[in-house]
Order: sequence, then C-alpha cells, then structure tokens
Amino acid sequence: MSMLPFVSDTFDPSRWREIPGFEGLKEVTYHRGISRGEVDGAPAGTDLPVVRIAIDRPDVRNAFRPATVDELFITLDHARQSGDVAAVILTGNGPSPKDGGYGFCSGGDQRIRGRDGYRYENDNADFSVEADLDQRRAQIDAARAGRLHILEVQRLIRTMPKVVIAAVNGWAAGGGHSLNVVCDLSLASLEHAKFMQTDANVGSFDAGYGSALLARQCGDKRAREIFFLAREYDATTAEKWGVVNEAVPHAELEERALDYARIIATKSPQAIRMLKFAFNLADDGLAGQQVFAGEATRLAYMTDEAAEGRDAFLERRQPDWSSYPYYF
Ligand SMILES: CC(C)(COP(=O)(O)OP(=O)(O)OC[C@H]1O[C@@H](n2cnc3c(N)ncnc32)[C@H](O)[C@@H]1OP(=O)(O)O)[C@@H](O)C(=O)NCCC(=O)NCCSC(=O)c1cc(O)c2ccccc2c1O
Repeated sequence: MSMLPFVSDTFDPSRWREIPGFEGLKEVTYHRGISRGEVDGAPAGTDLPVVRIAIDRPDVRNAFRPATVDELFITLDHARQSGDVAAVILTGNGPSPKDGGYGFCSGGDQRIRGRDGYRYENDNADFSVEADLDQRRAQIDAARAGRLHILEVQRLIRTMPKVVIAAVNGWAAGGGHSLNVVCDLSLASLEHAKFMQTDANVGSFDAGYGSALLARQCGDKRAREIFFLAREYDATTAEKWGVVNEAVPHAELEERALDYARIIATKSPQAIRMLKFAFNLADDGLAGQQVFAGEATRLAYMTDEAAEGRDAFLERRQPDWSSYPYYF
C-alpha cells in the first residue's frame, strides 16, 4: 500500500513515487511514474519513463509566484536532464480545500505583482490590501528584482528534448493559459477545465508564445478573440479550436496523459527529439535553428566521418575523407 499523502483528486498514488532530493519543494509536487506490473509492461514498482510536475497552490487556482516558478524550473530541468525520461505531465493539484474549485494555473499571483514584475516575498509578509504600502514594500526582499521568469519556464518547456503534456484539470487563465499553449500536447478535463486569457484584464500581455503560438494553434482571428474579449471557454470548445488535443472525463485525465506518455516512450527518442525541434524551428527563428542544429551536430558526431576529423586533429595528421562520399 502506498504511503504517499493526498496530492490531487486526479493523482493515483499507485502510479507514482517521490523523487529523492526534491522533498523540500513547497509550491510544486514532483513524482516519477512507476509500473503496476504486467498491465504497464514492466515489473511492478520499476520506473516508467514519465514524470509528473504539478503546481501545488490549489487555494489560489494554482497562481504562480516567483518561488513557484523557481520550483517549476528546477523540476522541469531535472526532467530534462534525466536520460530515462521521455515525457513530462504538467498539471495543477486540486481541488481547492477552501471552495472546491479547480485550477490548472491562474497565471501570476496578482497579490505580489510589483511595478517591475512578480516579487519574492518574506514568509511572514502581510500582503493584504489593508497593509500599509511602505510596510509592504519593506517586507519585499529588495535585493531581488521583480520577476517575469515564467518566460524562462516557457522556453524550457519549448526547448527541452522531451514531450511535455499539459493535463488541464481546472482553470487555465492568464499566464496559465499560456503555459498550456506552450506544452507539446494537451488534455483537458470535461467537467472542470476552463480557459480564459485574462492578461488584458489586468494590464498584462504575453506577447510571445502565449499569443503568437496560440494563433498558430487556433487561427489568428480566434486567438485575437481569446485575448481581446477574454471570454471563458470550456474543454470541448478548446478541443474544437485546437487549443487542446482531447477533452476527457475528469476522472480519466491523468490516466489518459499517462497513456500518451506510454505511447511516446515506444517511439525512437532521437526521432521524437528531432520532430519536436523541427516543429519549433520556423517559429523560433535563429534560436529554433540553433536548437535543431545542436541535435544535428550530435547526430554528426556519432558518424565515423566526424570521428575521423577529431582523430586526425588529435593524431596531428591530415584527415582522410576518402571513405565518405559527397551524398546527394
Ligand atoms: C482564474 C479565475 C477565472 C477563477 O475564478 P473562480 O471564480 O473560479 O475563483 P476565484 O476568482 O474566487 O479565485 C479563488 C481564489 O484564488 C485567488 N486567485 C485566483 N487567481 C489568482 C491570481 N492570478 N493571483 C492571485 N490570486 C488568485 C482568488 O483571489 C481567490 O482567492 P480568495 O482569497 O478570494 O479565496 C479567477 O480567479 C481569475 O480571473 N484569476 C486571475 C487570472 C489572472 O488575471 N491572472 C494573471 C494574468 S497576467 C499573468 O499571468 C502573467 C504573468 C507573467 O509572469 C507574465 C510574464 C510575462 C508576460 C506576461 C505575463 C503574464 O501575463
């Protein structure tokens, strides 16, 4: 029997284990998929090539603050550097113990938004509306500037050589809407997923992936409608518009995400990596070319021809390319 504490109503504790070294996470949960035996095609308890990363602030619909973004980044980067991980499931824990509402992510925490971005806060800071402005300013760690580093998380999701699957279990609003956009694949809860691009309501604008990539996914007019009108839409509509791949019953959300991950893990890691970067290449300009080209260089390094170049240098001789034709 599993000893894992309650994580989320879509989280099946028999399918996950905690990851050593990440016990100190406060705003995010991080788990490694494990086999249940024959049904998963591997001995029970062994690792599966999938991890689950979830924002764990359900009482605010999983709004992120700088500490949340830091934890998202380090867990995603750990997944990126884990050679036996093929896919990442990104979701939000829930429901809220306060009101039973569901959040995938409601974007930046507006309570700690300063004039230069989202501010780190001291543990005991009083950020209530009633708090005196000077008092609130003093409670902010002045050594650290306001942050917009969810954009770094977006870039990591975009450029990591793994498939990131959004499991949208509740509200995807503002910067949370954009997080879904930047994931490679998306599933949404039929009962609880709701989408609303609220950026313009609060004087913000994701003028990068959150808008431009959205237009790629659902078409230019629709993307403008989503941003300019900021109207709520549901999982079925999100599927129809191409903002998610599938709308599925809430109880099956993570199971379906695990199924996607399982299928991805049957494919060639190299092919998946090259395809992901190929999908990004044109839209990401020179940065996209650089990421794709890096993998092309890795493939080249695996050839005898490239090894000859290296060996000739180390052996202080002219390279002999005669075995390597000019393919056409
Ligand atoms: C998400 C909602 C539509 C949900 O509505 P619902 O009615 O279900 O729930 P409540 O509104 O009652 O919320 C419950 C509880 O959570 C608190 N909360 C929700 N969202 C946030 C939030 N983002 N920040 C702080 N707190 C939040 C809410 O106050 C309630 O608390 P109680 O104490 O009263 O229980 C609705 O909540 C909603 O519209 N939320 C705001 C969505 C939003 O505007 N997000 C910010 C958009 S801007 C952004 O995210 C952003 C961040 C960046 O870092 C960027 C960086 C660079 C470029 C752009 C960026 C960017 O746009």
